[in-house]
Formats: sequence, structure tokens, C-alpha cells
Amino acid sequence: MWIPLFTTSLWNTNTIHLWKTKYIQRRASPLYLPLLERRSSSAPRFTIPCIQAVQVDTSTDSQWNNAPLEEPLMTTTSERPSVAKQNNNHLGNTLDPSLMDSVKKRKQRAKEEPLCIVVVGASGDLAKKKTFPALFSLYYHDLLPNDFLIVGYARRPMSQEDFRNSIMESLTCRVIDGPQCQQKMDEFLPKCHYMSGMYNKTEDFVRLDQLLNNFEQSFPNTRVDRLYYLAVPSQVFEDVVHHIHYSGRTKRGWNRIVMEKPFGKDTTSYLQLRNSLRNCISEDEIYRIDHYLGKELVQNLMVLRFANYLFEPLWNRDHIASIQIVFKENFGVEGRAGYFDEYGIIRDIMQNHLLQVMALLGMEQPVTLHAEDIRDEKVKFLRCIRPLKASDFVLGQYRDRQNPQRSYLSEPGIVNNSHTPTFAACVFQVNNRRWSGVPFLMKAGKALDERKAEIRIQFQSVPGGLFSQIVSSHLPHNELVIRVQPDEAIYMRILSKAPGFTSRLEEARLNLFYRTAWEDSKDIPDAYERLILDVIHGEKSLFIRDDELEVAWNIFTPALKEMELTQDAWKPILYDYGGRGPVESDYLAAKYGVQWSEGD
Ligand SMILES: NC(=O)C1=CN([C@@H]2O[C@H](COP(=O)(O)OP(=O)(O)OC[C@H]3O[C@@H](n4cnc5c(N)ncnc54)[C@H](OP(=O)(O)O)[C@@H]3O)[C@@H](O)[C@H]2O)C=CC1
Ligand SMILES: O=C1O[C@H](COP(=O)(O)O)[C@@H](O)[C@H](O)[C@H]1O
Repeated sequence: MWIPLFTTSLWNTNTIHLWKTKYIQRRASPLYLPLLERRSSSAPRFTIPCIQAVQVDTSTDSQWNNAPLEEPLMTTTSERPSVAKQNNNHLGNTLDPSLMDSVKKRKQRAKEEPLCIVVVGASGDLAKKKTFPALFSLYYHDLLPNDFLIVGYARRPMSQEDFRNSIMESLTCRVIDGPQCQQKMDEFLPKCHYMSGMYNKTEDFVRLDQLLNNFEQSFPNTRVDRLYYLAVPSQVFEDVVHHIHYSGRTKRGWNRIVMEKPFGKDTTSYLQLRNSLRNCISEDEIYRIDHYLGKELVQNLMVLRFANYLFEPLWNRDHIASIQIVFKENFGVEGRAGYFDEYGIIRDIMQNHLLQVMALLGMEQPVTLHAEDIRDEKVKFLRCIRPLKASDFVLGQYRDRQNPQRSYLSEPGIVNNSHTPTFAACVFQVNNRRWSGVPFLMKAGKALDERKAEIRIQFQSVPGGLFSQIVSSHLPHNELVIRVQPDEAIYMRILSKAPGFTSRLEEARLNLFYRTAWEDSKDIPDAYERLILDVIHGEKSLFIRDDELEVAWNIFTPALKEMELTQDAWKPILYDYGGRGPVESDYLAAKYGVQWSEGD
């Protein structure tokens, strides 16, 4: 028997003052609690017999901490060691001295062990824009090992000089752009070498191995490690990993392989790829990167939610009307046809970056801050998302009427009449107690009006008509905005009385602008710096676990399949380069009573 009174909003330390129970059937689910009492000095005491409760482990959930357990309900105090730990330090296990000690030692060792870094796909956009600048920045901040060699590997023939010139263009020193920066670049570039080779030829990988061995031989008495960074589309992974396994492993230290998203194209290709890679590398050696997890504001999501009292009680369907997660870029595909035309924006941005953000927004509080606990919660949340249908989407493709050469279809390498979307908007439904009925809207597009990634959480409108004489229409929703980039910020849109004799209400903001709040905010490391450093240190919490990916693909695969089978029906709508994208995405949001929030 469920009694509506006992909804999740009441089921916590704020409302339940004292528990008393006898006869607990510990392993039975559901649990029958023969007697539940609520006592308060002022309120009359009442007893409700026979409540059916869900079997939950309450041991580390903050909503249960400090609840006075007269007779313990589901666990005993001795069974809650992590609670004690969390009470002692707010970051739980991360401050455990023995753990800190071993992390310190691991970092120290990583600094001392010589390292070979191979960037596969070094001729590409990612390598140039993100990987090499991140490696340089780590070098600049003295975070790479004392001795290292970097090899760029790709099919395109290129001289060492051309290669170094091409990466030099995108290196920056973030803060000090002075003589020291130039000196560091001059030291860094000679450590970078280029080798042209195929992804499926054994003899080319044997040549690569010889180059790495030559470097290793300069360090006869120490461990030497190898890090392979696969900056290539995932259809090449199988060949590359196979060759690394047979011809590219070092026996003198660890081998780690970083793989870029999207990992596969749907559930079937993902599983096939995963199974075939398992013959060559262990899960320990794989680092599936999603660089959005390394972004400062994405890292802050868990802190914002779980280290503040303010947000969590409001973080549910009773208070939140909708959530929007938006990614916009003000440039097109620009030379990436070889990768992009095969994948499109849904696989490029939504299935990975934005879904990861959504998981961090929607999941329950993890038991600890350990990688596995966080990833467990993300998987649980993702499993509650209803798989998408094609009709949950609006698709678009950019064209430039003034300058047709900039249109997507004019990009060199795009197949004639390609239906690949460069814009998509969609709506998710989450079937769980916290989120049922709250639409999660997602939008991602290239060649739009601005470059921006942000999260907008819209709260319910205020009930009652207290201000109806002052404001004729509905009061606007409060909105929490988390701007991931550019110009990182967290702010809350609220209503306030305009100052002075007026009684006018105006929208105002409670601001946390990183630029002004923290002096060293200019020095926020790029996501790739953080993540590559984590790989070197063997730290996996910001990398994607295999079951996470499987669930993520399960959400998108039905829609992707449907779009492929009925291609003509799902031809993307053309939109103008530099615009807002197809207006149909507004209609999609309107179906759920939502308007995309724009501007500040
Ligand atoms: N660009 C970015 O900002 C980001 C990209 N990524 C991911 O990185 C990966 C690579 O992306 P990006 O560098 O942009 O793409 P590119 O199109 O620039 O591809 C990278 C390199 O891979 C090789 N390549 C491209 N297409 C194929 C193909 N069909 N078959 C075999 N080799 C191919 C090419 O090297 P060559 O022909 O010389 O061998 C190319 O230089 C993707 O998985 C992407 O999702 C992730 C985050 C950011
Ligand atoms: O993964 C990708 O991300 C970039 C955008 O990254 P950002 O850090 O600049 O936001 C995107 O351009 C690219 O298409 C995609 O593959």
C-alpha cells in the first residue's frame, strides 16, 4: 500500500524526525515496516501501520545523514563507515591521507618515467587544435615527464618541418605570451616528430616501433611507458589497436590507449568494436575520452549540486519545469569532411558530450567520489531515459546563400546530396521518480550565430497572484544558467523590485562570473590538458566506462536507425550559416511548453 503523503520530498531528514521500527525484513523487497512513527514536541504523535517502503541503501545519502535513528532502520552505524568518513571531511575519500599518499607517489613516478606519446591522426583537426596545444601547455607548466618523445602519425605525407610549422600555429602559452613562451616552444617542437604511415599496415607500425625503441634505449635502467592517442574516427580504431598490440607495445612500462568519441556509430557497431578490441587490450589500458568531462564548469556540476544545500531540495520535478542543454558553434565543418560526414552532429556532440552533461545533471548522489561510484550513478540515470524516436528530433544542415562555397554540401569530401545533419534538437523523457514529466531539451549545431555551450534550468512559475496587479502576464520562470563556454559563469535569473519609490518588478541576476570572481580564472586549464595528464597519472574517473557507452548508444540507436531507414522523410532542413538554426526546433520545444532560452 502506498500512501501519497510519503513522497520523496517528505522522505528525508527535514520531515522525518524519528524512526522506530520493529521486525525489519532485510532482504525482502519491498520491505514492510510494521510501524513507523513521527514524533515532534509540538505536533501530535501519530503512527501509521504497515507502510510499504522501497528497498534503498540509505547509508551515504545526504538526505539521511544526521537522522536520529533510535532503532536503526536498514543499516547499523557500524555498517555505515563511509558516512563517518564523509562527516569527517566534506570530500569523503578524496582527503583520505593514505589515498593522497599513493596519488602523490603515482604522480611522482609518472614525472620520472620517460614517456613516448604517439598521436595517431596527427594530420587532423583535433590533433592540431587540441591535442598538441594541450601537450605543449603541459610541457610549459612542467607537468609532462622529464623525458618524453612525441610522434605524430598519419597517412598524409609531410616533412618534419611542415609538421612542426603546422602545430606551431596553434600553440599558445595561455597566460604569459612573452619570451619565456617562445623559449618553451623552441624546446618543445624538436621533441615532436612526424611519421607517415597507413593505419592497416604492419610494416608501418614496425617502423614506428623502431623509432620508439631508439628513444627507449637512451634510458637503459628505468621503466619507459607508451601513450597512444587515437585522434582518428572510430572506424580506424580496430586496425590501429590491432597493430599496436602486435607491434607497438612496450614491455618496459605501461601501455595506454586514448580513444576519441564517438566510439562506434550505434549499439551494434559499438559492441562489435568493443568485443574486437578486447582481444588486444584490457579495459585498464583503454581511456575513452570525452573532453566535456574535463571542462571546468562540467567538473563543477557535482560540486554545485551536492556540496551546496541550496539546490538539491529543488532539483526535481516538483520545482523544475525543464532543462536545456545547448551547444552552438559559429563555424562549419572546415576540412573535417572525412570524419564528420560519416557521423553527423547527433553522434559528434549529442550522444557523448551533451549526454554526459545531462547524466551529471540528472543522476543521484554517488556513494563516494570514486570513479566507479560516479559512473554507477550515471549509468543508473541513463537507463531511465526513454530511447529516442526519430520524431523526437528536428534535423538541419547549413547552407550559405551569399557564399555557396561555405555551404556544408560544398565542403571538399562531402558526398553528393549528403543527408548528414549539422544541427539537431531533441527532447528526452526520463522515467524516474525525480524527473518524470520534466522535458530535457538538447540542441547542437554548427555554423550558427555564436559559439556557446550552456545549461539552463528553468524552475516552475510562482503560483498565486500576489503580484498580478503589478505584472500583467505570468511572472517569468527563475532560471539557473551554467555557462560552460565561453566566459565561464553560473548565474540565477530572479525577479527583484526595481530600486527607488517604484514598485516595478525587474529581472535581475545573481552572478558568479569566473572572470571576475577568481583572479587566476584566466589560467583555467583546457579540458584536454587535464585529461591527458590524468591518462599519464592513470586516473580514470573522467573517462567513459564501457557499460556507460552501451546505455548511451541504446538511447540514440532507435532514432538513428529510423532516420537511416526512412532517409527521405528525415532529410535535414536547410538553415542559414550564421543564423539560429531551423525554426522547427522552436516548435519542437513548444510542444512541451518550453521556449529555448536565448541571450543572457
Ligand atoms: N576536431 C575537434 O575539435 C574534435 C574532434 N574530436 C574527435 O576526434 C576524432 C578526429 O576528429 P578530427 O581530427 O576533427 O577529424 P579529421 O577529419 O581531421 O580526421 C583526423 C585524421 O584522421 C584521418 N582520417 C579522417 N577521416 C578518415 C577516414 N574516413 N578513414 C581513415 N582516416 C581518416 C586523417 O588523417 P590522414 O588522412 O592523414 O591519415 C585526418 O587528418 C573524431 O573522432 C572526433 O569526434 C573530439 C573532440 C574535438
Ligand atoms: O568533440 C567535438 O568537439 C568540438 C567542440 O569542442 P569545444 O571544446 O571547442 O567545445 C567540435 O567542434 C567537434 O565537432 C567535435 O568533434
